[in-house]
Amino acid sequence: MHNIQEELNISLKLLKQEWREDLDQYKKKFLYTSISDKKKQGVCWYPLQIKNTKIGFGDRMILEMERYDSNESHVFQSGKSVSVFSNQEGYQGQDSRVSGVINFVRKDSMTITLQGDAFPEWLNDGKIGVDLLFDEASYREMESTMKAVIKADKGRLGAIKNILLGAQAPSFSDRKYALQEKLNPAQNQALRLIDSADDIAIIHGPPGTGKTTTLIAAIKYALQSNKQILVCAPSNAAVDLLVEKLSDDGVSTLRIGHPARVDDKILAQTLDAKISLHDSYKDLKKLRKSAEEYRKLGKKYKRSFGHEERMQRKRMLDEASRIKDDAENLESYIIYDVFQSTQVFASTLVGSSNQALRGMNFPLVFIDEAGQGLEAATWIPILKADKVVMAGDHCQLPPTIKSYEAAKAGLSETLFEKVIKRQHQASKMLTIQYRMPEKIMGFSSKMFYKNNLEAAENTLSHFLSFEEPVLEFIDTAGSGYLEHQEKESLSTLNAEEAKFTLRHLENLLKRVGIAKIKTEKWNIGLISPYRAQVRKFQELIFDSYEYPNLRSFSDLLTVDSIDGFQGQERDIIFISLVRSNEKGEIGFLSDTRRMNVALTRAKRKLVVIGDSSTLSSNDFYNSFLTYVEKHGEYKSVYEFMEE
Ligand SMILES: Nc1ncnc2c1ncn2[C@@H]1O[C@H](COP(=O)(O)OP(=O)(O)OP(=O)(O)O)[C@@H](O)[C@H]1O
Repeated sequence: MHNIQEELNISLKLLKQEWREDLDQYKKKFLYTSISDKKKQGVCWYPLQIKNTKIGFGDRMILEMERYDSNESHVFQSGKSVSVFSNQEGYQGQDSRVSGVINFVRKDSMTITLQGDAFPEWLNDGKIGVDLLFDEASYREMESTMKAVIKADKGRLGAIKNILLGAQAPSFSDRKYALQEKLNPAQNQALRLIDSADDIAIIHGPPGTGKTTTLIAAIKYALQSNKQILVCAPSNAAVDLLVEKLSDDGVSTLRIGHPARVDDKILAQTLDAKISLHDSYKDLKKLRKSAEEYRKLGKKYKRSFGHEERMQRKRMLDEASRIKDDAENLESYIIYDVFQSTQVFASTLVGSSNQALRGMNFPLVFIDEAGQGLEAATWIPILKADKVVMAGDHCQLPPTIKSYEAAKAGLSETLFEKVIKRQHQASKMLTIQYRMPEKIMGFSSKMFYKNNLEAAENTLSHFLSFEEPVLEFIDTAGSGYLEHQEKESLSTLNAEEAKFTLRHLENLLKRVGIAKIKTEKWNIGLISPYRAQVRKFQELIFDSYEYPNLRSFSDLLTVDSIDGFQGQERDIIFISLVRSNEKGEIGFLSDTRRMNVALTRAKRKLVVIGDSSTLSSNDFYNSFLTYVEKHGEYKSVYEFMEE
């Protein structure tokens, strides 16, 4: 048997290597770099115009701003940590910086939630800028978690560690299980396995086989005998999806995490929102206001004052501090009350270390999309668990890793993969999928799942109309749509391909009928592996008026990179592959697990657009093109030149 302590020590070493690499890459972009160079790299906006300041949920300070010079593209993304600074004379120190998190960013405008409890006074003096911050907190949390796991030898964590890493067998107890009507036999077996497991259970399976569906059913089932459960996933998008599904099913769910990183649809499930909707919130506001008034009255007495004024000042400030204590007590009570009525706490893996959950332990922790989580991050919620349930697919998105060497040395192997390999009896595989028509499913099934995937009967009705083929590849070879690299982000884009893709999508919508699509609420996903291309799409649709039909679909249309789509599905999916060069370089399109995610999101129609002469240098894409020729519609862009 291998030594698990040694293995964990190596994992910690690789994590530190990754941390160093990530920090080095950040420093190269930031330290000793002038504002103008940072602007060129797309990591700084300066100067800015403050368009609006307002107070949001949970009394958080929201800042809306716009940049003046908009020619350069940028790499800001929602959810990233940033720092707002003043470049006024005498203001350049750390005191003139405030951190925040991006809620929302477009080509020239950005909305940020600031930290702290008052807008800085220098905000309206001009010369304001914003730049990206390095997220060190996640690494620190992962490091301390790995150390805790290494140290654990007794207690629950000691046992779970030995079981997950294969040094000890998991145990199962026979329990009476009530068959779930809505689940198929394999899904029921998975649920039964979860129910009978004392330590660990795993659901794994290809796209659309109902891992998330089964997980939601298992969570509801487990809530019959457990008061509170923790549910996690590696990405904010995946957590939001779970929260949405659980809330729709009437489960009282609390979304832990910064509201700026949470999808608008589920803002009401955040702690900030639940506090402000609580019956006692009005009283809390009154107390805070009154404390502030007393504080201001006390502060009115300046420097030279006599005994009586001093006493008066003291009384005011004492009163302010007493009321502030009352407010804090009331807030603690409200939080306690919200926690008491919560059945499911939901957060990202790293987010489960949030202060709000400190000291809490859960009989059950569920982790969805576990194949995407770094091992160190996956241990974070497990530290709080008596029993762990993971769902995922090791043929879909792997964890994002910056250090090639660390990845190669083993950092890319997830805890999910380790448990599947080492504890066969703890996992159940699902193979019937309900999302894709057979023609869309077939390629993924062949390349990744040894043709074991089956399309359920419901997929026979998954199409837009009899005339519309469900699978299409449009070849841009010879069209002159060439890629280029965005100099700021080094991401690749293909502007002509982007325009063609949008025209083609608009024409499809018109063909099928815009009214019909809206009535049916068929949703659309526009995906590109490259962030620069995603930004290009957003710019063309939302900042120009060239595609009015697409703009009118903003409720039904999502534009994102592949990572943003993991775990999700759409009726119509368009994928723009971007790469088109003479050398046949396909860069990270060669990450076939990532491409597997993109190719398996569509319910009714999948359109892939790319340059066959560049792609065919790679076996995977060669097979894909051959597959489409046989099972779908293979077209050249020339056929649409008039569109
Ligand atoms: N037993 C079932 N009967 C009918 N529909 C089902 C069943 N199980 C799952 N589905 C449907 O199949 C689709 C895919 O399910 P789900 O998202 O849970 O799959 P998944 O395995 O988590 O997918 P991915 O790997 O892409 O994350 C959903 O539309 C879901 O409602």
